Amino acid sequence: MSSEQRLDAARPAPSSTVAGVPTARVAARTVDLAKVYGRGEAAVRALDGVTLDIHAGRFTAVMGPSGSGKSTLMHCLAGLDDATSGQVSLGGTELTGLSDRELTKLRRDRVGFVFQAFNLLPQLTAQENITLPLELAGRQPDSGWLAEIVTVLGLAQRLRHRPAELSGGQQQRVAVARALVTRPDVVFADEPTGNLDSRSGNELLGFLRSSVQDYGQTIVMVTHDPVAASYADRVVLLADGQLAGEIYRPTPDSVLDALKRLGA
Ligand SMILES: Nc1ncnc2c1ncn2[C@@H]1O[C@H](COP(=O)(O)OP(=O)(O)OP(=O)(O)O)[C@@H](O)[C@H]1O
Repeated sequence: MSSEQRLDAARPAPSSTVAGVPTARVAARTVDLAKVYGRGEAAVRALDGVTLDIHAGRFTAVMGPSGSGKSTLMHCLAGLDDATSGQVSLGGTELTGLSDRELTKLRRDRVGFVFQAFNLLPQLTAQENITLPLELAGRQPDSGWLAEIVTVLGLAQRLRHRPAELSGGQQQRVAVARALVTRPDVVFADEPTGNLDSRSGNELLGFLRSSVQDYGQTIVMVTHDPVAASYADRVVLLADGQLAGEIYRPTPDSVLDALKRLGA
């Protein structure tokens, strides 16, 4: 079987179980994941035996003290970084062992990214930035879907503008539209509100939340902000590269308390 067939054949996601009762489908999974940077005395164990299910159609926030491994976990889940040991799967496809070419294709076709720094191409218009992932994949935009996300994100009147002609909040909404346009298995967001004022930040979190509620999008977001985390369905806590707890239906207060207990 070719590697591309392997990617497709593995698509149906497994289910998670609690005491044998099936719960949400699994969009991504790590099993005993470890990531060590460097060697010998300089080695840093950034992740140390993380076993975690990311539920499909849910909004998961990853939190923990600085250096606890949040970004490393996200990078391993998204196929941006490889595991030192253990397993990582996305939509049922085992990532460990895929070639760079296969990983690039998987990221392009099945993952969306939103970064703190927006990462838009300055010479392209908003519309061109949004459709770039489709262009790179040689896919035609689904015009109905494109129109819907552009409208929901309030970008319809801004499509011909270049990033420098947009506010920070508008630029980040373009980045969210770009992440959603391919209908990815998972959108990974790394501190997506880090460069926004609180009003634009809350607006953006509201859009992320509705993409989960209205379209069944799966989102994994790394954040330091308890208010941002309270938009999620579940907060996963990390400390020293290990799972340190989780909170379902988080509130800013419950998240803050948990972080205080971790010494964050
Ligand atoms: N490329 C790298 N080379 C060496 N060490 C690294 C590298 N990337 C991360 N680390 C180390 O791995 C550990 C986890 O880093 P990571 O960035 O995942 O933490 P984080 O929880 O996202 O931190 P922050 O909240 O400060 O962004 C830290 O000790 C960090 O210094």
